[in-house]
Amino acid sequence: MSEKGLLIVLSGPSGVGKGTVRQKMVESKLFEFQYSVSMTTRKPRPGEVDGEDYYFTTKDKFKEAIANGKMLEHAQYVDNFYGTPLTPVKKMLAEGHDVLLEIEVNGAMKVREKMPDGVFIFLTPPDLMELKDRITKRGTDAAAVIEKRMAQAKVEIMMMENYDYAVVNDKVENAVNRIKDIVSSEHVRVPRVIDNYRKMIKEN
Ligand SMILES: Nc1ncnc2c1ncn2[C@@H]1O[C@H](COP(=O)(O)OP(=O)(O)OP(=O)(O)O)[C@@H](O)[C@H]1O
Ligand SMILES: Nc1nc2c(ncn2[C@@H]2O[C@H](COP(=O)(O)O)[C@@H](O)[C@H]2O)c(=O)[nH]1
Repeated sequence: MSEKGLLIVLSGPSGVGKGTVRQKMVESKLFEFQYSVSMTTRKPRPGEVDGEDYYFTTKDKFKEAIANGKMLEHAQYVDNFYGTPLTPVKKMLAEGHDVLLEIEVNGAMKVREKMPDGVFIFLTPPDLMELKDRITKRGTDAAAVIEKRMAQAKVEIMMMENYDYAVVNDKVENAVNRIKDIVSSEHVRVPRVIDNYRKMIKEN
């Protein structure tokens, strides 16, 4: 085991099932990771808890956090701003925890520039009809917002080529198992494992 945790970035179009898959990853007990809670200017959906699902904030406070260098990345998505607070991610990784970011593609590419050692996974729907069906049946967004999210989904899907892995979310359990295989393989990649031996050799 490396002392420094693995950064796992999970992206994919709105409604593909990122949150559902993450929840199942936790329940499965196949993983040990900490979740990076994002900041957003979006209004909370029913049932969403401040500090757990997101840090809900105003546009002014969001801009202030950017100006003060407090964000690892940030992006505008449809009509709102979203971003990853830097300090908790740095701390969790330094403590050796794997950290999961669930973020859209533009933010993910900014993270890739800063933290190229992370593993970048793109969750795909079985097809676009199914994506629209999922986002509609979720019942959280007005028809106009769904249209905007679907338009953005097409742009995002074409950005999949910048990711390390594509995982199809046909059945949630299948997607979780695929992600488990990816994360396990990343843990035994030579650049991660060799660091432990470097340390051991230096100390002896
Ligand atoms: N494999 C699946 N099969 C069928 N329905 C699914 C599957 N995965 C997720 N869903 C459903 O699709 C809807 C959207 O899922 P979820 O909210 O997890 O998506 P998301 O990618 O996190 O969306 P957003 O980015 O907008 O937050 C939910 O109603 C969820 O129950
Ligand atoms: N670049 C970032 N994107 C983020 C972050 N947190 C969430 N997201 C993504 O935004 C869209 C919309 O989310 P929703 O909760 O309004 O449906 C979705 O793709 C999220 O993954 C973030 O910190 N940075």
